[in-house]
Amino acid sequence: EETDPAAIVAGQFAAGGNHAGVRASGAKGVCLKGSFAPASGAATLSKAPHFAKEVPVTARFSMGGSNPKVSDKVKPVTRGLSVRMSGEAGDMVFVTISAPVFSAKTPAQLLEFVRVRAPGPDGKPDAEKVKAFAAANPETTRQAAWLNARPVPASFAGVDYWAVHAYTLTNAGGETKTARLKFVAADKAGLSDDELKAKPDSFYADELKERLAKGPAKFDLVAVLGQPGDTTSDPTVAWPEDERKAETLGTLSITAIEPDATCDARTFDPVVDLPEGVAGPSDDPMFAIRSPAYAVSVSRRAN
Ligand code: HEM
Repeated sequence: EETDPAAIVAGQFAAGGNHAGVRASGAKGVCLKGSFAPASGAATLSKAPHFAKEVPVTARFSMGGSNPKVSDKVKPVTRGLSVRMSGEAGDMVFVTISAPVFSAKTPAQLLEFVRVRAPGPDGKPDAEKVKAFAAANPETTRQAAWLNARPVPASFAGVDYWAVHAYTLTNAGGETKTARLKFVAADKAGLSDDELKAKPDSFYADELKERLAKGPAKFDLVAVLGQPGDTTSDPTVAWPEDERKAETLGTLSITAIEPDATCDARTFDPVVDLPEGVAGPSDDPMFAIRSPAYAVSVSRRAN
């Protein structure tokens, strides 16, 4: 049976406390602008016009979940980076997170994942239910385990972001390659436990302002190339990146903070907004459903 994207979105809102006027995920965030400059070799992998010449970018950093008051200090929450690269014939959008894996491999599993996290009368989810779900669905624990094994990023610009799904890149000659894409931070930095303790609950927005006053925050967009046997259908499984060839497709420069209204007017849709030369996976059930789910969230936060 097909899982209703609206049911997932309702579950996402409920898990974060049903706040009004915010996103179902990435509720707390900062809107940005910048540019993307392709690397000279990018066109050998993809014919997307965005890999042929520099283009303007609208972007947004965010904290995962629908709670706009979530602390920047929480470890097992993904940081998000959404990127819209403008193009004359259409945009190229990537909506990425600070982990190489997602927390569910099917929409039905994601629905249960968010439902068991609905707060009870005490404002907290039922710990026993969460535990039982994790035990029965071990692949849903990989993302939090990955985040818990690493320090809290010192900055939204201090951590790498993965598009998670396996994309197919097609060049002008019709050659195709399967790749997982990631934005690799030029200035990676994590906080020690003592540094973290000294921080207020919200420090990312101020840190970003100070950083951008000195110069752009940069990320390389890197394509990790797949080999036969690498899964294209399961976003809870990471590829062995260290054993794979990687190509840099270009450099994202975040230059300034942009009014929230620029990012709130529409959604970053990673499914619909892709040019020829870059395609999402057809066999990953988590990919296509993102488009209707994001649309439900937009309609709800606009009301
Ligand atoms: C690899 C998988 C996924 C990644 C990396 C991801 C990442 C993100 C990020 C970073 C945002 C914040 C967007 C912004 O700044 O505007 C977001 C928003 C959202 N995500 Fe996902 N997501 C994934 C899969 C899904 C799935 C499968 C669903 C539901 C079926 C979903 C539902 C949503 C919704 C409803 C929003 C709010 C959109 C809006 O209001 O504009 N996501 N996601």
